Amino acid sequence: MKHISPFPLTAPQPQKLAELRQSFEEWNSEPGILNRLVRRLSATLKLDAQLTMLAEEMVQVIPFDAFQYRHQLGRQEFMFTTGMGGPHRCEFRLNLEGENFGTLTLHRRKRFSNDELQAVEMLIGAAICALRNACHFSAMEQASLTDALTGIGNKRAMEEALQKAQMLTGRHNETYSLILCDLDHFKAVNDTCGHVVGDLVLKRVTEALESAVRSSDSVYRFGGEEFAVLLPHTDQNDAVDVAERVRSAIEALRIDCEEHSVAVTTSCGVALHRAGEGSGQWLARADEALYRAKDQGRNCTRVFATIS
Ligand SMILES: Nc1nc2c(ncn2[C@@H]2O[C@H](COP(=O)(O)OP(=O)(O)OP(=O)(O)O)[C@@H](O)[C@H]2O)c(=O)[nH]1
Repeated sequence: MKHISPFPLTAPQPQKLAELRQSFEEWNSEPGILNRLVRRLSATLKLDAQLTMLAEEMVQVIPFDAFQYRHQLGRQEFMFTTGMGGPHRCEFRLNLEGENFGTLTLHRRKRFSNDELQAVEMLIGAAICALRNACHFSAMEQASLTDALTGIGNKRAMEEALQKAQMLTGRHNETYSLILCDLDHFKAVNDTCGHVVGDLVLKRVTEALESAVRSSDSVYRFGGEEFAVLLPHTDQNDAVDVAERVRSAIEALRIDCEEHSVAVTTSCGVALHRAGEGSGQWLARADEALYRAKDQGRNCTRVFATIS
């Protein structure tokens, strides 16, 4: 707990109290556009909600055809767009205290006047602190779902994705499969080559995994040497093909370690989501298939359905 020394006691300040009351009444009774914008923005830390509010307030003063915002948030480029472009555009880099918080571009069929450009700057000036906070919040939210070593989704991200997939299968009859991959005898890599090489192997395995799957599939690292791939629109047979592709890609990797190179293999467990089952059950079935793959010699793929 942080403890700071108490503030010195002062006598009541009637004049200051009166000033505060007057300031409050003015603030409350005549919320001009900037006041209203700042108040609205302070009600949320969601970047897309804030940008919607900024666009709503801006369009009343500076009519535009399109409002676009983009910003690199961690590994992802965040894009927000409303409306369709026009030949004239003005672009503003959103900077505060030496840091950039994205680029805002307005498009319009008619040229923007100098007064209008100044007005945009005023609105950005009023909004920038709130936008900065939303960018920081978004980056923190993303970090909490990202594995620090490999940059892919972590266990929490995987659990959220499984729950979402489970809901979609129930509601829209979607077909989802899950592959769990666990590197074989990875402890030996660490013991022989050290943790630095072990870490490098995990990064290279991540790259191989991402290259072996479609962009609509998502890859997670949910344990030390354990990875998961979530495959939408994929039945069990296709998921087995993907698992085998992943397994071969990992087997083909060679990672330099001093005078020799390291090779690793992986065991894979596959489970198709069954209607009505919870994400925990689904994960447990994939894990059971993985356990069988380990038990039956490693460097192979097993499916839950073939077990029971
Ligand atoms: N370098 C590195 N090693 C890790 C990391 N996380 C976990 N490990 C190591 O992964 C190894 C996992 O060992 P085990 O659970 O015994 O599994 P294994 O040796 O792969 O054996 P099987 O899974 O049975 O084939 C341990 O040595 C952990 O220290 C990491 O972030 N970096």
